Amino acid sequence: MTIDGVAASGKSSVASGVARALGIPYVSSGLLYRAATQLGREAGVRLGDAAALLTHLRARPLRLEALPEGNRVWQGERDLTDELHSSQVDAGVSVVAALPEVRAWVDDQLRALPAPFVAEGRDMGTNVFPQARAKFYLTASARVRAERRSQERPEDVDAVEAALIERDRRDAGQSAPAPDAHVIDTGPLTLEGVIETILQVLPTPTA
Ligand SMILES: Nc1ncnc2c1ncn2[C@@H]1O[C@H](COP(=O)(O)OP(=O)(O)O)[C@@H](O)[C@H]1O
Ligand SMILES: Nc1ccn([C@@H]2O[C@H](COP(=O)(O)OP(=O)(O)O)[C@@H](O)[C@H]2O)c(=O)n1
Repeated sequence: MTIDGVAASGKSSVASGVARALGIPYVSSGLLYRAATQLGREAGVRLGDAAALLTHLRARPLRLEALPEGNRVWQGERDLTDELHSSQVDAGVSVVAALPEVRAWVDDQLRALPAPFVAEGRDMGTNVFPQARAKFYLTASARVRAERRSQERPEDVDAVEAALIERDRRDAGQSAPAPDAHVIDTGPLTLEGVIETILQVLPTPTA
């Protein structure tokens, strides 16, 4: 199954909760886009230069570890995860994610994972796993999302809101809900409420 949605709509927290309830892993596609961005920044590669970025990424492959409490990204023995949620990565990631070559690099890694799992991101239900048996799309107002995300960033809520709106705009090309996705406004719900809503909608395996 797939959970897509706009920035900071609750995708990874909800995917983690749903996956745990189902006893399967979840995978966070955004972490791979974030890792590509961070490694490109570190190497001094211009973020719009797909050829240079891909050469760099292919030289030392990444591993996405689908831990139930939170996915992690490794490059060899180095755990990159904690560096990936900075405002600097937030600001650069949409440029990297707009590159078709990078999207193919992410999609290949996701499609190689052993099913079943919950996949979360922007285009899981539309492009990567269009055959998924259940699809969800999370939304919430920019203000609500900024209030949540500002707990996780040093910037104030207005700056976080402006950055989220800008990132949504840049990501719009790959962020439309699948026609068969259940759209959930997480604004009025608790995290547990969103997870419960999804579990109630899920088809039983025999349905
Ligand atoms: N009702 C809710 N639904 C989803 N997330 C919520 C909710 N209330 C608070 N949150 C919090 O919002 C924050 C952003 O969620 P996260 O899972 O990181 O979103 P995303 O993966 O879409 O960026 C997390 O701290 C999460 O716990
Ligand atoms: N399936 C996906 C997932 C993420 N992304 C890109 O990766 C960025 C980070 O995704 P994320 O899911 O970690 O971001 P948040 O919604 O958690 O803030 C997004 O802003 C998109 O640019 C994408 O293009 N397609």
